[in-house]
Amino acid sequence: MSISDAIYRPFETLIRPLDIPYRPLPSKGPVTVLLHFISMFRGVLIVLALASMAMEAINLTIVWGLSVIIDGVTQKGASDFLHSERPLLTFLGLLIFPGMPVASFLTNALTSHTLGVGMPAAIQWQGHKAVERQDLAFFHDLFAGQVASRLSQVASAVQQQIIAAFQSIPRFLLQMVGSVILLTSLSWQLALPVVVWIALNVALAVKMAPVFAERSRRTAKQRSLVAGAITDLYTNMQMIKQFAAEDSEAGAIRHIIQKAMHTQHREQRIYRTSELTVVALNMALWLAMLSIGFSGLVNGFLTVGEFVGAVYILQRLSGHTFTFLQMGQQIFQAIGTIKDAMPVMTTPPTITDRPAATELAVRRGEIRFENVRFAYRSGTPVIDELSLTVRPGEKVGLVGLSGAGKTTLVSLLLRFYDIRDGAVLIDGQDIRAVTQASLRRKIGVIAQDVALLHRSVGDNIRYGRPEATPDEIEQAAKMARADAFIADLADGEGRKGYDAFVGDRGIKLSGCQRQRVAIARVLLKDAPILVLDEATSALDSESEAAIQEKLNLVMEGKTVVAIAHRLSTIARMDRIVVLDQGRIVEEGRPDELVERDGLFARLWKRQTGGFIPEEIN
Ligand SMILES: Nc1ncnc2c1ncn2[C@@H]1O[C@H](COP(=O)(O)OP(=O)(O)OP(=O)(O)O)[C@@H](O)[C@H]1O
Repeated sequence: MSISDAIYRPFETLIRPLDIPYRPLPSKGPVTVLLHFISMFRGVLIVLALASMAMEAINLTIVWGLSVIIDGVTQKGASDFLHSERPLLTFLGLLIFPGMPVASFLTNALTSHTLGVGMPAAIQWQGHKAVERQDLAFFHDLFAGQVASRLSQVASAVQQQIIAAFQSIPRFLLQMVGSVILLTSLSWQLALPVVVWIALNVALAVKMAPVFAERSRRTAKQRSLVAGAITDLYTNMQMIKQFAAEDSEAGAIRHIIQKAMHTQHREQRIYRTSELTVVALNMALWLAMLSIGFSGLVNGFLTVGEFVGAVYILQRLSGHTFTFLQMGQQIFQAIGTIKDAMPVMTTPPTITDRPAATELAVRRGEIRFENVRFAYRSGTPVIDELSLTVRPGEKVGLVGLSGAGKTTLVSLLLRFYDIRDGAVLIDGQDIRAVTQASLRRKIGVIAQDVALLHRSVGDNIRYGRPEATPDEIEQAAKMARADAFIADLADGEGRKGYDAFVGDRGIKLSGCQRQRVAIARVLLKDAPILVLDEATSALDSESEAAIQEKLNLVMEGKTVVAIAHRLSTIARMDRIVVLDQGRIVEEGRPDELVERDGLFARLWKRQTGGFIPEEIN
C-alpha cells in the first residue's frame, strides 16, 4: 500500500454510496428531501461539523491569547512575561501546530474525498432508482434530458449545500456566540453593538428567505428547461436537418436562454440588494465599535490588548457574514433546485408490483382480455369493453385504422398502463397480480421502431438474455441472418464485428439491419408470447421476404399478437381481429373476412402495393 493510499483510502471508503439501500424520497417538501440525504450521511456530517467547530474554537482561543500576550508584555515586559506564562505560550503554540493543520486537513479530506465524491454519487444513484421505477406515462410527459439534468443538478446542489451547511453553520454559530462571550469578557460596551448587529442580520435573513426560495426555484426551472430543450433538439437532429430547421430551432433555443437569463438577473438583483444591506450593517458596526473602542482607550475602560483583540474579532466576524450570506443564497438555490426536481424524484409510480405479487408462470400461453376499458389521461376511452381470447399458440393479427387502439391494446398486455375496468389474464393469472419483471420476461417484443442502445451489437443482442454466452449470441444472429453484416461492421474507435458500437439508437444501421438485430434479440429471449408491432413503412419486396422468413422463425410455437400492416403478415395469421375506436368490429380468418364485405374487406381492397393505407375516405 502506498503512502497516498494509507492517507486517503480511509476517507475514500468511509461511505459506500452505491451500497446504501434505496429508500423512497419524501414528497412533503424540499427541506424533507435535504433531511433525507442528511440522515444518510449523518455520522460523517457530525464529524465534519465537530472538526470545523474545533477549528473555530482554536481561532477564538488564539485571539484571546493574543490579547493576553499584548497586555502581559506591555504590563510586565517581554522577558518576564515569557518566563511566567510559559505553559500558556506552549498551549497556544500547540494549537497553532499541530492543532490547526490537523483539524484543517481532517475537515478538507472529509469535505472533498468522503462527502464531495460520495454524496453526489449517492444522490444520483438514489434519484436514478426513483426514476427507473416510474411507468412509461411519466417518460412520455417529460423530456428525457430534463429528467437527467434535474437529477444531476440536484446531486450537485444538494451535496454542496449540505457540506457547506455542516462545515460553516456550526462554525459560524460558534464564532458568533464565542465572539460575543469574548467581547463581553473584554468589555460589555463592545459586545452591545455586536448583539444589535446580529439581531438585525437575523431579521434580514428571515425576511428575505421566502423571496430567495421563490427566485431560486424559478431559476432552476428555467435552467432545466434549457437543458431539456437542447437535449430534445440534439436527439431529433436528423429530422431537424431534413426540414432545414436549424435556424428556426436556434431561434427557439435563443428565446429560452434569453428567458433563463432574465430570470437569473431578477434573482441576482435580490442577492445584490441583500448584500448591500449587509455592507451597510457592517459599516455601522465598525463605526460603533471604533467609537466605543477609542473612547474606551481615552477613558481607561479598555486596555490596548483588549482593543486589538476586539478589532481582530470584528474583522473576522464581518468578513464571515459575506460567506454566510453567500451560503444562505446557495442553500436557497439548492432548495429551489430540489423543489423543481421534486416531481421527477418523488412522484410515486402508478404501476407497482403488489406486495404479494408472484412470478408469472406460462404453461400454455393463453391471453385473455376480459371486458377491458382503458383511457389515457384525456378521458375518452381508447379501449372500450373489449373481450378477446388468444388461444395458446394462436397467431392473432390486429388490424384497424390509425388510432383504433392497436398499440394501446398491446401496451396493456405488457402492463405499461393499468386498465380502468376488466382484466388481462395470461394462463388465468391476472397480470396485475404478478411481478412486472416476470410478465415482461415472458413476452418478446419486436416493435416497428426498433430501439437499440448505443452499445456494441453483441450487447444489444444479449439484451434478450443477459446470461447468454457469445456462442449463443452468434447463433441467434445467424438464425436472424444478421451475422453477415455484423462481420463487416466497424466503428470509429476501431471496434469490429460484434464489438462494434451501433450509434445512438442504432442510427448507424439500416432499418432492415436493425430489424434483424431485434429479431436475433427476441430469438435469444425465446419468450412464450410474442408481440409484433409491424412497421407501416414500405420495405422493398426482397427485404420484406427476408424479414418475413425470419419472423416465421421467431413466431414458431409461440402465442402471437401482431399489429399487422403487411399483407404477407396478415395472410400468415390464424385469426384477424379488426379494431375500430377501441372495439372489435370483425374477426375471423383472413380469407373469411375478405369474403365478408366489412371494414377489413374495404381495407384489403384499397391496398396498393401490398400495404394498408393509413386513411380511408
Ligand atoms: N401516450 C398516450 N397518451 C395519450 N393518448 C394516447 C397515447 N398513446 C396513444 N394515444 C391515443 O390513443 C388512441 C389510440 O392510439 P393507438 O396508438 O393505440 O392506435 P393505433 O391503432 O396503434 O394507431 P397506429 O396504427 O397509428 O399506430 C389515439 O387516439 C391516440 O391519440
